[in-house]
Amino acid sequence: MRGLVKRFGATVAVAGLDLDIPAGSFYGVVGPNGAGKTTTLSMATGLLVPDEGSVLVHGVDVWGRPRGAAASLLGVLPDGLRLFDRLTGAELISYAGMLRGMDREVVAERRDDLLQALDLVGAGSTLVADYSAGMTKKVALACALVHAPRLLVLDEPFEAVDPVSAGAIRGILQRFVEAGGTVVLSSHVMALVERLCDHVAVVAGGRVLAAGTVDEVRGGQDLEERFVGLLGGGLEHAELTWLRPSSG
Ligand SMILES: Nc1ncnc2c1ncn2[C@@H]1O[C@H](COP(=O)(O)OP(=O)(O)OP(=O)(O)O)[C@@H](O)[C@H]1O
Repeated sequence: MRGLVKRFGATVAVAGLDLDIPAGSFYGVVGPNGAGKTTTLSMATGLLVPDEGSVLVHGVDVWGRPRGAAASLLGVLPDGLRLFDRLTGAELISYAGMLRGMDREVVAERRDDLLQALDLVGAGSTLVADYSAGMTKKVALACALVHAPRLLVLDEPFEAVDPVSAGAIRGILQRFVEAGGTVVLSSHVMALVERLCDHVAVVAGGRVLAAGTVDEVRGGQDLEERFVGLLGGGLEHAELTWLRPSSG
């Protein structure tokens, strides 16, 4: 990513962001609320037009012509996803595969594998509208995986997901990276990023504050200490004096 900028009215969500993500890395993107992570990942994956800047995925310009040339390389789990929720989970995964131009039988095979791997077999024939938050996240992840992309970009993939399913997803992603794939994920859970990722970028105010291997960025501290050191301060002193049941 080079020089990415996105403004929403007077708000500068992303303020000239540069980031190199090595192919084959497991890359974590962390940052406080409103840092610009979702906006950046949306621009990086062709979902949101940048005001300025460029993005290359394996050498393919995401915003160049023809539009969509990078799409087959990418599997995306967007934040705040809007899915076609009048489809069942199984139908939605099939639909995602068919959209990618995949063969019907291959789609059916992978759909069944994904439902199994993500513990959604029992929910395969339930409408996505009736899914819980975690089930919705998992079916959206299945849609991002079905065409076997080279790069996965996942916005908070573990949010709302139960520990057993989270373990299954971690396993899927680790095996994907071992097999040469690249994963970029955003998360607020530093322990998870430390455990899973080999690289991390700390984003704040629409810029990269620190980026590199996890060891480089944490510099001998744990990642959470480093994160709070880079960004913290202020909040711990805020006191809600009225929020004392005994004072009423
Ligand atoms: N569609 C939009 N319209 C207006 N402002 C927006 C829009 N999307 C994002 N913003 C603003 O851009 C800034 C960055 O938001 P973004 O969602 O990228 O942050 P984030 O790092 O993903 O935050 P979080 O960790 O809370 O998910 C925020 O100030 C947000 O209010």
